Amino acid sequence: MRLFWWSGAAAVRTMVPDMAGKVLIVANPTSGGYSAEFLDDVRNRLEDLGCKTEIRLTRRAGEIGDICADPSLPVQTLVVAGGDGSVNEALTGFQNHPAPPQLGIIPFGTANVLALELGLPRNAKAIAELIRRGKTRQLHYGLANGRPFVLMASAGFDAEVVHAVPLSLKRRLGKLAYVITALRTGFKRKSASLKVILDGEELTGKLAVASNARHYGGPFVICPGGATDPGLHMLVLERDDPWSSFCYGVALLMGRIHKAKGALVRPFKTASILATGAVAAQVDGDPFGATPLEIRQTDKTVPILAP
Ligand SMILES: Nc1ncnc2c1ncn2[C@@H]1O[C@H](COP(=O)(O)OP(=O)(O)OP(=O)(O)O)[C@@H](O)[C@H]1O
Repeated sequence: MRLFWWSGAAAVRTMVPDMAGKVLIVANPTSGGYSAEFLDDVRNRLEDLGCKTEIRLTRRAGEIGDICADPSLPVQTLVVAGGDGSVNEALTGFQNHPAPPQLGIIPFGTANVLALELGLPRNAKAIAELIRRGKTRQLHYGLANGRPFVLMASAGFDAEVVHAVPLSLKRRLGKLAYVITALRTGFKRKSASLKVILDGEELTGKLAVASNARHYGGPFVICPGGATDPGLHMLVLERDDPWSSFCYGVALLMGRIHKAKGALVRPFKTASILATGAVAAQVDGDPFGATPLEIRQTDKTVPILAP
């Protein structure tokens, strides 16, 4: 298999000066479900379809962002092979790019909710054809303390679970690791109240999820709209004791979270999530420090390859 090790954004200019119009696959080999054979299969199919394709493996967190932030990145199509956290890194990098290349996704990752949201194919043949076809939609995103999120930014119990889930358990059990960690932490945690200010209106709750996508945590619909539609929605849950969390979980599985008692879903443009102490926060399924969170919609979009 032909693989290229990547060593920083500056190296793009010196190593591959003539990549315009070509496909660069940046792969996170630590993402859940990563398969070198699968990547090679996609690359071979792309080459068969006439696309000059290069694969680069990241060696550290942050590298995808560095590559995508390079304004002279000489590619027309950049494909992230990884999960939602890897795609988030690409968007973070593109923030500083005057004209980002079109973004593709080879869905690895533990959950990959964005792939589900966009209806992306999972087999190598269909992925290669999608990249070759070059049909794009505009991917919208929100900003949490200046950091882009394409799925959600949240504070409260779900973020605590994201912070607490051990990587080894995540790799071994996938999504089940989150359920086990939620059960482990749910009974012993100390609940904290949040003040959520939505376009000037003050609300209180225990968990607040600012969502850019329709789906949350898997194929579970949390709000209308979607990642390729403009606009954000806020879900605020009034309670987070174990029984209430269980009930909200069931409501989520049934696609009825917006109707659950003590739950509110509302569109917004700007929001603050505040707490007296520091409450754990997360962005697109990765830990993101703690409150306060300042969240806002942005008009910027990134062209994303989608069916
Ligand atoms: N070579 C690397 N070594 C360690 N971490 C990396 C490397 N490359 C990328 N990362 C980081 O790994 C994090 C998680 O990766 P990713 O989201 O692709 O997989 P995942 O966590 O299994 O999937 P998901 O987010 O869909 O649950 C990303 O936020 C990224 O910053």
